[in-house]
Amino acid sequence: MSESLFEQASQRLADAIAHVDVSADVIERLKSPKASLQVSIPVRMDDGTLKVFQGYRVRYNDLRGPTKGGIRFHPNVNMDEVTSLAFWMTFKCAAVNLPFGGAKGGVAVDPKQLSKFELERLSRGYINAIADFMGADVDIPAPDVQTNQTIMGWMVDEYSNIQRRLCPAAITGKPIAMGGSLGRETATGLGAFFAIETLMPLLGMHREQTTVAVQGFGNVGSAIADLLSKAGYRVVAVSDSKGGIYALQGLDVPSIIQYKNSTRTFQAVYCQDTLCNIVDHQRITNEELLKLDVDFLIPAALENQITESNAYDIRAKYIFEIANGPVTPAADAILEKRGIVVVPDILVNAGGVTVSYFEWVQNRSGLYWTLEEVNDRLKHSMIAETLSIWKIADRKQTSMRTAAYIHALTRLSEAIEAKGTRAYFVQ
Ligand SMILES: NC(=O)C1=CN([C@@H]2O[C@H](COP(=O)(O)OP(=O)(O)OC[C@H]3O[C@@H](n4cnc5c(N)ncnc54)[C@H](O)[C@@H]3O)[C@@H](O)[C@H]2O)C=CC1
Ligand SMILES: O=C(O)CCC(=O)C(=O)O
Repeated sequence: MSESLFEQASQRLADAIAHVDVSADVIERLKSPKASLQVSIPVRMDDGTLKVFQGYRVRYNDLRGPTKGGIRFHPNVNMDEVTSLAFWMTFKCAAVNLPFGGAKGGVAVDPKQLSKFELERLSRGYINAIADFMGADVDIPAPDVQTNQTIMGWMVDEYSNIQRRLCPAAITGKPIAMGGSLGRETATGLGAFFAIETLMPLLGMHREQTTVAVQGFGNVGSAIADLLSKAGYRVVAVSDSKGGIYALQGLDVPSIIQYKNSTRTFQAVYCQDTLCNIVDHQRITNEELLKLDVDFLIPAALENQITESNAYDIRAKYIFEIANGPVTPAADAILEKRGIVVVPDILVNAGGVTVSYFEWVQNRSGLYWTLEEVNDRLKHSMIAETLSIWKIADRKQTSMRTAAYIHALTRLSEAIEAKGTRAYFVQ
């Protein structure tokens, strides 16, 4: 029987344990989620019928602070996936030193099949169902795959209605007009850009000579492709769920973004997949994109894209994981043997949750920052944590992934030990 996604995720912890002096109690504490909730969400459809959707929220661990993590709308969402994503959030928040634990949520739905009003009713219904499980000091949702500012706006409004007071700090990634932070929408891409730029001199790479392929052209994939191409990297391929495009001389990324935006039929809510309609470049499949001979491969779509079945075909020199969990542990082992360096998700994509933290701080203090302040703080944090993880990998002679887990585990262990034995009985 094949391993579940959560079994694969847990393997990362097992790999790191060998390198850190943590007590058996700490390991035991991190093996399973604190709480998992599955809810049925009844939604009145536009044609008058009633449909019930399955929703999930997992609070994995809150020993470093309230739990934090996005909400995903996708047909394949299930408890195993949400638990894995919540596990990764726990280690991500610790890896970049945010005072948060990890959580994740989702609804099994194809949002592109819903009208805008149906989507709003589903979003509000989800919050209604999990309202007792969340809150600014408890669990703070945010956007993830196929959710965005507009949806977070509906959700925070619903939560505030239930509480009968404004609760902006209960959800991040909101519209600016509702207390959202400047810079949150581009933060995941920008954080990844800072991590890459920090590593460039250490890897002996130069922007103009670096070719890049990006899988996934949503919020984060389009942002990183844009940032890298504007900085002089040669972005030669991008793709979305319908397929990709390739041009050896480099793609005109801003034009692709403009094209994609102008052809979205439902612009304010989510992107439609449109890359396949661009005809000026060679069309490739997603499988072909992953196997391109490039310097940097950036998976920015979904988990389990690079597995033992295609790891031998990967020709990129470095993989920067912006998606959560795009490389399986079995693929990791093959890539490592082949000398391909993987820079892990819990570092590379931490920019989003970092600016979510800034949004939560701004909501709680009532003092709002300029875009420059947000981006400067993000840059400072991404550079510092990237260098720390690089140094751990060098000192302990481990992969960057194991180093990131060692870094996070050390902080989690300190929090668990600091709480004393009560943590084992009352959490
Ligand atoms: N939105 C955020 O702030 C953060 C997102 N992430 C992760 O980044 C990844 C992407 O998230 P978003 O950009 O927010 O989602 P999104 O919904 O905006 O975009 C997802 C993109 O992936 C494409 N896609 C889906 N399946 C694909 C496939 N098999 N091959 C190629 N492309 C495919 C879609 O067409 C779309 O372009 C996810 O793994 C998410 O968990 C991580 C940290 C924060
Ligand atoms: O912004 C956040 O709180 C969470 C972002 C997220 O879901 C992720 O980093 O995977």
